[in-house]
Amino acid sequence: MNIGMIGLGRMGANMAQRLLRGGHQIVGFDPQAAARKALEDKGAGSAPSLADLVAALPAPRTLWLMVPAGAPTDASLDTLLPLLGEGDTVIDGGNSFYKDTLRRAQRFGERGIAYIDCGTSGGIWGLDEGYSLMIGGDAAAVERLRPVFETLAPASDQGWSRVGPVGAGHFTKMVHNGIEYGLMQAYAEGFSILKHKTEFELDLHRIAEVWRHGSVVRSWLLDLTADALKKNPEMAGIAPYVPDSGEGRWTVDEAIELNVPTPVIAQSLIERLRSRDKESFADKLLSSMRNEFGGHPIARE
Ligand SMILES: O=C(O)[C@H](O)[C@@H](O)[C@H](O)[C@H](O)COP(=O)(O)O
Repeated sequence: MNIGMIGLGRMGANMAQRLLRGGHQIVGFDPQAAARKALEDKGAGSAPSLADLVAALPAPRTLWLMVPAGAPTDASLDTLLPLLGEGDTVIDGGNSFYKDTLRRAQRFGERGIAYIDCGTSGGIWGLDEGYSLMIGGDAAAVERLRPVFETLAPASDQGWSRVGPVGAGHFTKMVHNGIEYGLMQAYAEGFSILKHKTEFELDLHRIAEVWRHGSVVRSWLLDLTADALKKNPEMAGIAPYVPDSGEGRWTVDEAIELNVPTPVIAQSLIERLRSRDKESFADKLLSSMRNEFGGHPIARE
């Protein structure tokens, strides 16, 4: 199929490349000339603007966005909307909030443009291993894109599905990432306990390898944890600061809205926030309160 790929960062460039390998025709757009050139070197076409990209595609056009969630996605869509027409399809493969997706789908739907949300997991490994695709949107529009999804998904062809109407893809990806937060936190805490049992001189990488083979807690995240422990057993040079891109907090917000108790996911999000608070005012105040009511000593800086 002919696909216009918008956003040629780590994800978009690799997905374009996987589609090329699968025999699709790709034209890419990215504001960075170097990113466009890198894709051209792989055998794709490129366009210096969204208008040129749209003009380069045969109608009905298929445009795949891999742009950071939020304002950058809205900016791309605002530019695209007047350039597209009835029968065209837009797929947002980024980590957009599903309520933004519902709003955007409405706008595009009013112009007869199919809007599909595709939660995309797999990170930098997806190029060779394939991506897990959680797709929302009109069933016929999704079916038309079957060859694209089959190419992007792992060879097993089990890694993609239309999970529901528009919005359902990003909603599913949001929950996937909430689970990711909880799993990551559990591994990190477990290895931290092992690390603190200094008298046993435990080799954390070795233990990760043992767990990877046959244990109940084996997983791809554990495979990656083992790699990280092998490369840098002491986590030297790494600041204890964990960013987040929004999916975890949206999961928790949604759980609250639905009255679903999610203590593990919620706490793993809070731990990320805590990792950034090196000068915790709350902890200083706690220590002061203990001193006020009990005369307990305060540890001074
Ligand atoms: O499934 C995936 O491939 C990942 O989840 C991917 O989407 C990305 O690495 C996270 O969005 C990072 O999320 P945080 O920045 O919130 O940790």
